[in-house]
Amino acid sequence: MAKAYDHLFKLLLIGDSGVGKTCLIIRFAEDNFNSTYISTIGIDFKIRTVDIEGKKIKLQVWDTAGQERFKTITTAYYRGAMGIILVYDITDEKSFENIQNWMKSIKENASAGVERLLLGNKCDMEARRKVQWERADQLAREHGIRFFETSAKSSVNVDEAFSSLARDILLKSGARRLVSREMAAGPPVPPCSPATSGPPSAPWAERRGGLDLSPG
Ligand SMILES: Nc1nc2c(ncn2[C@@H]2O[C@H](COP(=O)(O)OP(=O)(O)OP(=O)(O)O)[C@@H](O)[C@H]2O)c(=O)[nH]1
Repeated sequence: MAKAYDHLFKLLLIGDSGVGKTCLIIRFAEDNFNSTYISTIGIDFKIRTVDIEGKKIKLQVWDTAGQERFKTITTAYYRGAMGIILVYDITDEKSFENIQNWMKSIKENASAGVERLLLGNKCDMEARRKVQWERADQLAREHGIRFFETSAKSSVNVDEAFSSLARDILLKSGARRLVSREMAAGPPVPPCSPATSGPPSAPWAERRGGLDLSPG
């Protein structure tokens, strides 16, 4: 039977409570939106497979609770993520200011080299905008990451954001594999020498054959 996907990427959404993390994931995975607000308890995930550069990429998207009281549980999941999406609400200044703290949290808890993406959600609410596009664009540039304004409600830039992150991870993992292959080739090994285990895999190396629901 043909394999259902070529790569499995684990993504994680973080950001203040109420910025729309759950809604973004539901829009992406189920193309749906619900305006009833039910705050996430701890952690949850959804799956969608997308086609990128001719490859089938299965995205396991983890939703974290923005509330401080769940921090210990949610930060345990950072380490296993290959991509982290930082979300703020364009109508909520504080949620944008807190992006710096979420960045710090990534530095402290995630794997080095994890791909990051900044999203300013609720861009359908232009009349209530508090955070100008240029400010967020500047912040993203300072951190060397991509930035999109999105609306989970009006379905603006949601697919584009997830796909761009998946593409960046795919390109990076391709480059990494190329380098590892060159390193593995290394100096010539005398015949009959014991086999070596080769270079260690990345901390977030994909695991095939079913879901791995552990934090890392
Ligand atoms: N207008 C508008 N409202 C949105 C959008 N995305 C989410 N919301 C609303 O914002 C509220 C919070 O959305 P959630 O997705 O639950 O927020 P969250 O970031 O997951 O919150 P926590 O689970 O507490 O961390 C809900 O009432 C949503 O309907 C959007 O793009 N536009």
